[in-house]
Amino acid sequence: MQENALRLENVTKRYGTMTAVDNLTLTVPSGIVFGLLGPNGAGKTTTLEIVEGLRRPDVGHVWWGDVDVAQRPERARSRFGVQLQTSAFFELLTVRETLELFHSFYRRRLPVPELISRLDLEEKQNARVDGLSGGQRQRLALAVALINDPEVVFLDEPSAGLDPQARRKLWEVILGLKAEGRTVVLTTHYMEEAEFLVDRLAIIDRGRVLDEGTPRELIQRHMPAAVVEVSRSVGVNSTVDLPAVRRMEERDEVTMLVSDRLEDTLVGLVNWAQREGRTITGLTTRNATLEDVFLELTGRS
Ligand SMILES: Nc1ncnc2c1ncn2[C@@H]1O[C@H](COP(=O)(O)OP(=O)(O)OP(=O)(O)O)[C@@H](O)[C@H]1O
Repeated sequence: MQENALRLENVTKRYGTMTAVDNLTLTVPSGIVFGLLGPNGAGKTTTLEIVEGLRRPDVGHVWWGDVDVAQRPERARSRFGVQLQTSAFFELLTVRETLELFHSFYRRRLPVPELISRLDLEEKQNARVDGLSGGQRQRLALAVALINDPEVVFLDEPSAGLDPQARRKLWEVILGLKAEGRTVVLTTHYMEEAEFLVDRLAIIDRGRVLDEGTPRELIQRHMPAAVVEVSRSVGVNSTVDLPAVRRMEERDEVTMLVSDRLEDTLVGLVNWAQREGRTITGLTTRNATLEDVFLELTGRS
């Protein structure tokens, strides 16, 4: 595969007075899995559609190698694979008929039987689309996205609504695409998915990039140390002054302490509990995750 990075240069998109994408600059190197993460309404889908060449930016450019995507959308799109909403299919066609239909649109293309077997759709190839489960529909949508043997594959929340097993399967397919040298750009709400799948990611909110890098870089940059969790019933709250705690948060039954120095926070916690005559229950410590970074940057879960 060619070395064709995707580059967004100062891309802005407005809907009326609302700025959905705000002067966004970003590079996606080729051959990696890249994640766009952000809360609802952050501008992920709009950004993806601009990169795909389906929407024109008001300002700025998207380059795919030396191709300006907005100027030559047909050139880019012939080598891009876009996962459609599963609602875009003809309900009365079978899986195989659907793939044959999309197959007929392209000159460069992968054989339908190969796609059926790769996406584990053999048993369903003669079933009508209207009888497929959510997971099977997602796999069909991915098969359609791959039909033109794309160099870049775009997936908008590919695992939304899938059960954990179906999600795992999908992750394997996505990693297989990368192993073949394809670039995968996806949006997701699942931090766990991002942590497992992506090589690099951008966290966006209100159309702007809050930060960008590998998951490890983001965790190190924003979460230098550890997270201590105790049961909420212990009664630790923001009036308790514990050493090295940069942020405290209550989630369900748990109080979460983001700590810059684990030992200091733990010693402080134990001392406080002894002084106050409290019993510490549900104590765990863990490394910070991408989800913690997301919360730190966007302030939203
Ligand atoms: N066609 C449109 N017309 C007007 N406003 C739009 C349109 N599409 C999106 N928006 C607005 O632009 C903003 C960004 O939307 P977008 O769908 O890109 O976000 P998102 O990050 O994909 O959100 P979600 O995670 O909820 O899918 C939102 O405030 C949305 O309401």
